[in-house]
Amino acid sequence: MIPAINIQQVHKRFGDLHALKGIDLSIKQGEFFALLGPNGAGKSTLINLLAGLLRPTSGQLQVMGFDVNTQYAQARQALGVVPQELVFDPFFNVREMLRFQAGYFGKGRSNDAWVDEIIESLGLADKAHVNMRRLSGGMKRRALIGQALAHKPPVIVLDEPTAGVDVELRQSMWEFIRRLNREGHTIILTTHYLEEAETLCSRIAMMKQGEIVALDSTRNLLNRVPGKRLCLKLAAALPAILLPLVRDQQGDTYVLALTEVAQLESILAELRLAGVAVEDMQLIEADLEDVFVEIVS
Ligand SMILES: Nc1ncnc2c1ncn2[C@@H]1O[C@H](COP(=O)(O)OP(=O)(O)OP(=O)(O)O)[C@@H](O)[C@H]1O
Repeated sequence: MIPAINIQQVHKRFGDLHALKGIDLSIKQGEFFALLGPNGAGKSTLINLLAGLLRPTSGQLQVMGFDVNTQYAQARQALGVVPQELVFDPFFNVREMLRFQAGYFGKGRSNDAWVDEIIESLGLADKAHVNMRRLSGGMKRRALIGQALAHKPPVIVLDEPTAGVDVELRQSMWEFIRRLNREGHTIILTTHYLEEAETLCSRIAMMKQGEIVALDSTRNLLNRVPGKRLCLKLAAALPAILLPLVRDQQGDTYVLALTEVAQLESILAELRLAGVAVEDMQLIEADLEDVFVEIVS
């Protein structure tokens, strides 16, 4: 099966800035994929290249087998992008905007049922006839998610779709996106909410300074950081013998990395020996945030 996305040796320069440094990435049809990285890593640049909004300095990008530069119309037809910025046409109401967008991709009246479904699923029913200009920020974002889906593209890219979105919509939005994924749509997500990537995505690429620094299944990435985290609030300084375990410290609160739960006993024994009282204690599973910090920082 042709990959949903195929990126080969893509470089992008903005003047002296080498924003993407030889990206290779293949995403299978039906994947729920996360693209993670700190601010400025190059995620949006890569997405803009996929959408044909920027041209690569060198290298190739294909969407569903169509080359983004030489077969732009077909590649663009296969892709729905939810942009990070709230850009919209101020003259349409929500329903008109969605129908217009679908029409732009050659979809006629037969697509109207799908437009209605989007409106319903994204909780926009009572805003369908409201002008885009008059929507709140969160509502605009819902409408822009709808806009990306209006022509029912097989590949959907969401560039930080939940920024500024309340918890209720986040849940209903993910429910809808999950359903589209179950129905075979490929989903590519960038987010700064790592727990979203951890629960939703089966594979993750982590980017840093224009390069992919980790590419693996979510499970394998989580296994890279062994064990658990022990969060301790102490009445005095941590004994020196335990310092190698410290992953984070804020004042008198320390986060220690444990490879196995059995270590807990020896840590508590060391604290007792040093006469350091424990004021609070919490044992937490290592999560994607720990992996991210380990790999990206
Ligand atoms: N049009 C442009 N002209 C010049 N530099 C640019 C342009 N677009 C992006 N850059 C630079 O390229 C680098 C990558 O930016 P990009 O927006 O792709 O990062 P990002 O990973 O999406 O970050 P964020 O998480 O903040 O959205 C940054 O240093 C940015 O300043």
